[in-house]
Amino acid sequence: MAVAEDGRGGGIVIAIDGPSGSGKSSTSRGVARRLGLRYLDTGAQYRAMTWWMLEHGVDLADGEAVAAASLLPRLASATDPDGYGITVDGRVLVDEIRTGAVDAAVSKVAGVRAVRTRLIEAQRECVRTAVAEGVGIVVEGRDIAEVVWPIAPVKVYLTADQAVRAARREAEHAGAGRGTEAAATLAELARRDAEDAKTTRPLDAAPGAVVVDGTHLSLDEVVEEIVRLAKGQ
Ligand SMILES: Nc1ncnc2c1ncn2[C@@H]1O[C@H](COP(=O)(O)OP(=O)(O)OP(=O)(O)O)[C@@H](O)[C@H]1O
Ligand SMILES: Nc1ccn([C@H]2C[C@H](O)[C@@H](COP(=O)(O)O)O2)c(=O)n1
Repeated sequence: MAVAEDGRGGGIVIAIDGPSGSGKSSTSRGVARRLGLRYLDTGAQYRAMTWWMLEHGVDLADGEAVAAASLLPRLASATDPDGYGITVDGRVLVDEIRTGAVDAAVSKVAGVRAVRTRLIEAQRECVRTAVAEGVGIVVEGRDIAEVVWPIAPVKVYLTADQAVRAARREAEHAGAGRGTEAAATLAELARRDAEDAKTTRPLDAAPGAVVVDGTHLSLDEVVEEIVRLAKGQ
């Protein structure tokens, strides 16, 4: 299945996976806007779950406690690429899920089987709805093409050199007035990729995925490349 020349989705599912900071969120939103598709940020769900656990004092070293607690928060993901966000127990979270504390803890929470089971089911339900409604959706994360929706007709593994990813992240932080040491940003990125690799395969392309290396491409060029793939060109 490919989207039509006029860009309308017709229920297409585009899976975008890749390592930390490779541009998945910015690219996925861009592709969804261009093609009139919905957008699902699965990383935001793992982050929201982690935020909730930290807020409620769950002992993250205790896998059974994390598994039990993972049933409690009410999570709802917005899928508008211009109004994205996640609601937890009625509270919309934006900056709260992008803190250093959440960055430091999210891989551990995402490594708990019960957490993944719950969130993967929610992700599949979101995709099912978009397909049934004939809209289509771009879903980004670490395991979308391999686990969440292996029948996605368009699978992309988006990567970029680690140093470039770190420099882009650094520029983003500086722009937001919270500059850090470049070396620390690089180390944090490498740490999270290594931690995530214990649960998913962020450093490898899934079978059937097209590798898009954005190291030397602008954001617009990456979006264009994926739109072209979605149109079967
Ligand atoms: N091709 C590109 N050229 C220049 N900057 C880019 C490009 N792609 C993404 N960026 C920038 O890199 C930073 C990281 O991008 P983004 O947040 O989309 O990555 P991500 O893969 O979703 O990250 P994470 O896994 O940590 O959620 C952002 O500041 C974004 O604007
Ligand atoms: N499908 C997914 C998406 C995300 N994760 C984990 C791994 C990341 O460290 C964390 C946050 O994701 P990000 O916002 O950085 O994309 O969530 C996962 O295991 N599976």
